[in-house]
Amino acid sequence: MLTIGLTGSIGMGKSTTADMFRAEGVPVYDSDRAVHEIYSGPDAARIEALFPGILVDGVVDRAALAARVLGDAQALRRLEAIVHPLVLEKRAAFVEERRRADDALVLFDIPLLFETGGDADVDVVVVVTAPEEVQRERVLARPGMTEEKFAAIRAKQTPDAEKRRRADFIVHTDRGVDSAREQVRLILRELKSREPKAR
Ligand SMILES: CC(C)(COP(=O)(O)OP(=O)(O)OC[C@H]1O[C@@H](n2cnc3c(N)ncnc32)[C@H](O)[C@@H]1O)[C@@H](O)C(=O)NCCC(=O)NCCS
Ligand SMILES: Nc1ncnc2c1ncn2[C@@H]1O[C@H](COP(=O)(O)OP(=O)(O)OP(=O)(O)O)[C@@H](O)[C@H]1O
Repeated sequence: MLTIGLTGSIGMGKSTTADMFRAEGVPVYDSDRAVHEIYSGPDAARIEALFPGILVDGVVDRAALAARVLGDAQALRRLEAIVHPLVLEKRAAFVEERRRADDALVLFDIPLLFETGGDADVDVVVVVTAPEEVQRERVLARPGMTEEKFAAIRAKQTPDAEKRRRADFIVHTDRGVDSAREQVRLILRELKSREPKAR
């Protein structure tokens, strides 16, 4: 089974591009969704133990959590020490399930692929990218986003230029959805032609 790691900095178009792979029939593991499940499931109590008052109706309040961790490197590390192993556990379960289904190709959508060393665990790395002004415009258009929050997140991420350097494939998302879809199809065509060797 060939594993693709899809990554990219905040607002570069990861989720949109992952949906395109999904539409082409590739099973996708979505690590952001895994985090959402963790924050609303039984392990949310562990986040509450670390940040008392963070639960609202049993679910982690993400805006409050962001305010607690984005300016506090130690707090973020403590949070990641709980969240990342749980995300990996969920991913292992997904891989097991897809192996049993005998899938040839799967994709992991992981914002922090390089930051967590996850690139070593995948066969192929796809990086989504767009010019900085496009990224900024997209991110600042989101409700609740501020210049400060954007800057704090960017500071914690591997720079886009480095991600592109380390990529096997790049998807440019500033040329519209049809272009991105075409890039995704070309990548899949190339990978499917390699597939027998990779198994
Ligand atoms: C900080 C939190 C509360 C902000 O939540 P919010 O809903 O506002 O944003 P969201 O989760 O959609 O993240 C937006 C983007 O921020 C970036 N980001 C998120 N967590 C991190 C992190 N630990 N380090 C660097 N960048 C991050 C990613 O590019 C992500 O796509 C949330 O991201 C979080 O709990 N992060 C810690 C868990 C984690 O590391 N998640 C990353 C995927 S495993
Ligand atoms: N190929 C594309 N063409 C035009 N717009 C795009 C394209 N890909 C993404 N976008 C737009 O860019 C914005 C961010 O996309 P998306 O939510 O997929 O990014 P993301 O990388 O998953 O973000 P985050 O890391 O913050 O979760 C969205 O408004 C989306 O519509």
